[in-house]
Amino acid sequence: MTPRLTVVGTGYLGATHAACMAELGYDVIGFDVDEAKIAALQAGKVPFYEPELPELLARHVAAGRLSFTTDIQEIAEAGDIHFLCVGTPQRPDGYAADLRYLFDAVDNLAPLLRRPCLVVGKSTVPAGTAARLAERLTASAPAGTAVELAWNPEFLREGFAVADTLHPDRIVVGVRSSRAEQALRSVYAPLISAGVPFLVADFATAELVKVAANSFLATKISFINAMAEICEATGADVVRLAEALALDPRIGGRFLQAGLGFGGGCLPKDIRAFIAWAEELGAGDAVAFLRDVDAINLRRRHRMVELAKEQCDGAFDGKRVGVLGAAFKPNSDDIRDSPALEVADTIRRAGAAVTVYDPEAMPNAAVRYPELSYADSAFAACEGADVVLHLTEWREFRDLDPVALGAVVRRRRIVDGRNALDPERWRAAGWTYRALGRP
Ligand SMILES: NC(=O)c1ccc[n+]([C@@H]2O[C@H](COP(=O)([O-])OP(=O)(O)OC[C@H]3O[C@@H](n4cnc5c(N)ncnc54)[C@H](O)[C@@H]3O)[C@@H](O)[C@H]2O)c1
Ligand SMILES: O=c1ccn([C@@H]2O[C@H](COP(=O)(O)OP(=O)(O)O[C@H]3O[C@H](CO)[C@@H](O)[C@H](O)[C@H]3O)[C@@H](O)[C@H]2O)c(=O)[nH]1
Repeated sequence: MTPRLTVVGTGYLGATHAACMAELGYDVIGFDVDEAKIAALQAGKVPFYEPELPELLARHVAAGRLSFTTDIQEIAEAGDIHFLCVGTPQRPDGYAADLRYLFDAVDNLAPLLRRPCLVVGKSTVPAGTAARLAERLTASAPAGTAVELAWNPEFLREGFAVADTLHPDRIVVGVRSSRAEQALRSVYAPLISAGVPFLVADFATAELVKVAANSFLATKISFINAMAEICEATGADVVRLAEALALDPRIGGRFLQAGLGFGGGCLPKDIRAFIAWAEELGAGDAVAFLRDVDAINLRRRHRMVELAKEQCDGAFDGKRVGVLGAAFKPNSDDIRDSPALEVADTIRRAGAAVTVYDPEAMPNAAVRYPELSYADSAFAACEGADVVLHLTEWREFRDLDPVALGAVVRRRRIVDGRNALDPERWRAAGWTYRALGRP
C-alpha cells in the first residue's frame, strides 16, 4: 500500500520536500506551527522565493494530493512516514545548534501516534541527535505503538531546491532496522530506479555525512578566498588562478568562486555547530581548522568594506553607496547571514547613505535591516552614487549596461564583490573597476 507522508516544519526544506514527494506520487500533509505560513501554503502559495516550487506546489494542492495544516492531531492520525524538517539554527548563546524545535516536534507528535509509523529526521544536526530523539520518541509514544526513527539528511541547495530533490546526487539514510531501511527504499524507489545511489548507514554516520559535506564546501570556498588574500598581497588574479586550478580534475572548478564568501542559513551555522559539538566530544582539535575557515570567510566582508572606503576617497561620511544584492546568493530571497546585507549595514553605520536593490530579497531585508534604504531597481539604487557595490551575483546585475548605469551615478566606481562582472566591459565604459582578489 502506498504510504501516506507528512512533513513537520514547512520552511525552505519542508515545503520543497512536501511538494516533491507529492510529485513522486504520494499523498502528503505539511504541518507547521506558523499559521501564516500554513495559510499561504494551503492557498497554493509559496511564502518565499524558490524557482519552480510555486507551480509544483500549486498543482499538487489543487489536485488534492498535497495539503497543509496546523493541526498536529491530523498528521499524527494520517501519516505512515513523518519527515521532520524543522529548523536547527545557531543558538543565540554560542556556536552550538539549537535543537529545541526538533525536540518540541517529537515531544508534540509522539504521544498522539496511534498507528505503526516511521519518523524520519531531515534537519541538519550534530551526530548523536538522532539517538537522543529515538529515545524520546519511544518514551513518549503510547505503549504498543510500533514507532521508529530514521535519519535522512538533505543536500538540496536553495535556488535549485526542486531539481536537487527530484534528481539528488545521493540518498543517505541512517537506520536501526531493515524495516526502516525498506520503508525508505520504497519511498525513494522512483529516484533509486532512475539511478540515484542509496546509501545505508548507522545514525551517527548519516548525520555526519551532512555536516562533513557542508564543512568541505565551506573549506573549498575559504581556500580560494585565502588565495584571494594572497593575490591581493602579490598583485595576482584569483579568478585566473581558480581557472587554472579547476582544470585539474582532482580539484575541480565548483565552489572555487572567490568573492564575498559564504552566508545563508546553512554553511555558516553548520560549521560552527560542528566545531561546538566536536569540542564537547573532546575531538575539537580534529576540526579546529574550521575556525580558520570561518575567520577567512568573515575577513572577506571586512575587506569589501575597506575597498568600498578606498573608492569613497577614505571616508564614508556624506557619501552615497548603491548596493546591488541583498540575498545571501542569487535565485533566493533568503537573507540569513547575508554577506551583502552585513557589508551594506556596516557601511551605513560608518556614515554613508546606502541604498539597496535586490530582485527578490528586499521585503525580508527591510524587516531585518530597517535602517537601510531600498530602491525598486538597480538604476534607482545607484542614482547619484559615489560607488556601486555588486554583492549578490543575480543575472540581472551581470547583464547591466555599464554605459547606461554610468549616466546615473555621481562617479563611475564599482567594487565587484562576487567576481562576476566583466572588468573589461566596465572599464571600457569609463568605470574604475575593483574586485576582491584581483589587481
Ligand atoms: N534551507 C536549505 O536549503 C536546507 C537544505 C538542507 C538542509 N537544511 C536543514 O533543514 C532544516 C530546516 O531548514 P529551513 O531552511 O527549511 O528552515 P526554515 O526556518 O525555513 O523552516 C523551519 C520551519 O520549522 C517550523 N517549526 C519550528 N518548530 C516547529 C515545530 N515544533 N513543529 C512544526 N514546525 C516547526 C518553523 O515555523 C519553520 O517554518 C535545518 O536543519 C537546515 O539546516 C536546510
Ligand atoms: O564558489 C562558491 C560557491 C558558493 N559561494 C557562497 O556560498 C554560500 C552557499 O552557497 P550554496 O552552497 O550554493 O547554497 P546553500 O543553498 O546554502 O546550500 C548549501 O547548504 C545546504 C544546506 O545545508 C546544503 O543542502 C547544500 O548542499 C549546500 O550547498 C552562498 O553565500 C554563496 O554565495 C561562494 O562564495 N563561492
